[in-house]
Amino acid sequence: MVGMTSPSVIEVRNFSMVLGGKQIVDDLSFEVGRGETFGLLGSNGSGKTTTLRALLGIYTPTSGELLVNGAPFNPATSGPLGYLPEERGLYRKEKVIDVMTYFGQLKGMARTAAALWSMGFLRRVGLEDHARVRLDKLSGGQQQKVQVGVTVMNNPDIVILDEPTKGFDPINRRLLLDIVEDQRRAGATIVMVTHQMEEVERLCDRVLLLKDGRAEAYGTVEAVRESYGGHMVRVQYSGTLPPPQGWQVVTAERNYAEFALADGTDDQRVLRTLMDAGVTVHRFDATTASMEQVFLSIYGHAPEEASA
Ligand SMILES: Nc1ncnc2c1ncn2[C@@H]1O[C@H](COP(=O)(O)OP(=O)(O)OP(=O)(O)O)[C@@H](O)[C@H]1O
Repeated sequence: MVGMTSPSVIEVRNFSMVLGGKQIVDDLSFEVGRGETFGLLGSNGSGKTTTLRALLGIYTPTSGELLVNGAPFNPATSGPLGYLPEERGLYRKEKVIDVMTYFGQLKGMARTAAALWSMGFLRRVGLEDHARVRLDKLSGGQQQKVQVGVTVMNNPDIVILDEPTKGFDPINRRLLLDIVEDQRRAGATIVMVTHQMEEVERLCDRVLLLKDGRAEAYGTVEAVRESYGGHMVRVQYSGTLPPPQGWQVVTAERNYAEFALADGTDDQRVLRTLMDAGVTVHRFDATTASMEQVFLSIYGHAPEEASA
């Protein structure tokens, strides 16, 4: 994991945004280090897309600073950056391979190299038979794959993804995450908005959770899990559980239970208490709450993708 000692590629300082007379983002500050994968999370309407748009100069901030490599974003000088916006859409009347090759050239690739790379990408995502098909003849998910391809073409140093796996089935979601993971291995700094907490756990080093335009939680995935979800234990057992002593029962099924531990209760004490009460423990896992549980505890509901 890359810590905060690495130089920041992205710096957001005291960013506020008012749109249509409404305070959308309120005094937000965060940094993303080089090579880090950063998750921008939050419920619908909490200001994630607005923050990305302001970062990329699509919106002018009401106040504060948003810097890419030390200066406000400028496509000519900020270095290679790939952006998958929330609103999808390429040149819909052109053929897939022509659109991809065109974008590759815009990103500095030679025409043949861009075409070759595009064919390789289309093969990887199962669209090799669609290379010469017009984009508007593709399904929404297929078009999204092409757009992800365009975003990561020529391995940009910074990759910004607004809900990259939105609407995908689990197999295609995994395929897309593998592609993001390749970018990260190649050294890219990645900022992603997602409502998929298992993606966050798989990919993100640090996260920021936005609530009503303010930072509710900010830090490494482990630290956020620990401070918002606390410690948990999962027990597989036979016998009768004693009354809770320093824990709260979160889940109790036949022979399986999950406890949220109160501050100051350590897992070894829970194990001893169970054994002293004559419970036979078959399996005992000490863990921290999942990001899904953290999300639930902050927002009071499970994460939901933005509507199309
Ligand atoms: N141009 C605009 N004018 C007025 N309000 C806007 C504008 N753009 C966005 N908003 C409002 O700002 C709020 C935040 O929107 P934003 O798209 O940043 O949320 P989000 O966190 O990305 O949500 P989602 O998860 O649904 O994509 C919403 O209430 C939205 O309606």
